[in-house]
Amino acid sequence: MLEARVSFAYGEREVLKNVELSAKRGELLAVIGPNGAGKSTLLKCLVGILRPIGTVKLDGLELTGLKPAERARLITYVPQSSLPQFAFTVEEFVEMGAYITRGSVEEALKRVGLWEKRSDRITSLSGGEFQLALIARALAQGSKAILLDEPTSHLDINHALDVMELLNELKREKIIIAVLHDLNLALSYADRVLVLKGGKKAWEGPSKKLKAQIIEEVYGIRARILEVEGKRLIVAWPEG
Ligand SMILES: Nc1ncnc2c1ncn2[C@@H]1O[C@H](COP(=O)(O)OP(=O)(O)OP(=O)(O)O)[C@@H](O)[C@H]1O
Repeated sequence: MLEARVSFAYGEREVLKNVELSAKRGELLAVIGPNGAGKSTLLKCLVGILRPIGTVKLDGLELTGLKPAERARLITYVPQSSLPQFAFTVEEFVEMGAYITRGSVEEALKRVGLWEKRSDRITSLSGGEFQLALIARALAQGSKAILLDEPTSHLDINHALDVMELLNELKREKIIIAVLHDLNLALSYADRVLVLKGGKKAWEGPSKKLKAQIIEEVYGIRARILEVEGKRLIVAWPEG
């Protein structure tokens, strides 16, 4: 279980105001909200890239006092994807994460379906494959929690679904939190949703209970939620 309550300011500018969250194994938590709401900052505070005021506990252990290296063994951050510029092989790229063993690299590459491509240049991967390589690198670290920042943002629907299916499997053994811009993916895959607006928690709860009214208020749009074949889908229009 990851439990946190954090506030954070960049200099004078307060961007997270006492945001509380909890995430447990078996449930995928999606963090959604408009641009600038503080989603990436929240993930960075949880993993320790930024130092928040407050508390971040993983299975009861307070993480805020730990050294970055100790913390990295417990909780891993998958940043927003940007294609790498250096011509490492896929396998070398996954090995570059900290605290990994050869065995864990092989297992991680097999898990995400990139083992056959392990000797290919990382620069030759598609955006979707590169995202999977980033997830493999996080998996190879063997941490308890993986936090992903917009893991589907550059992907077509097919590859986005591949990534979400993978997260759906991984949630059984790890705590998974993902910042998602695609509200339909969030509604389809997340068990719980945390909605941020202006650095504050606007709503949190089971994705099944997220109402169109919350989406309207937070994003300043008109929205309806439809049900199609058991899935909930958001349709949106500009306000006015
Ligand atoms: N390094 C920084 N220095 C100062 N302000 C920053 C910095 N990084 C982010 N901010 C500001 O903090 C606020 C929250 O940014 P953050 O990137 O966490 O939002 P976000 O919800 O992830 O946005 P997006 O959906 O656009 O990625 C924004 O107003 C942003 O301009």
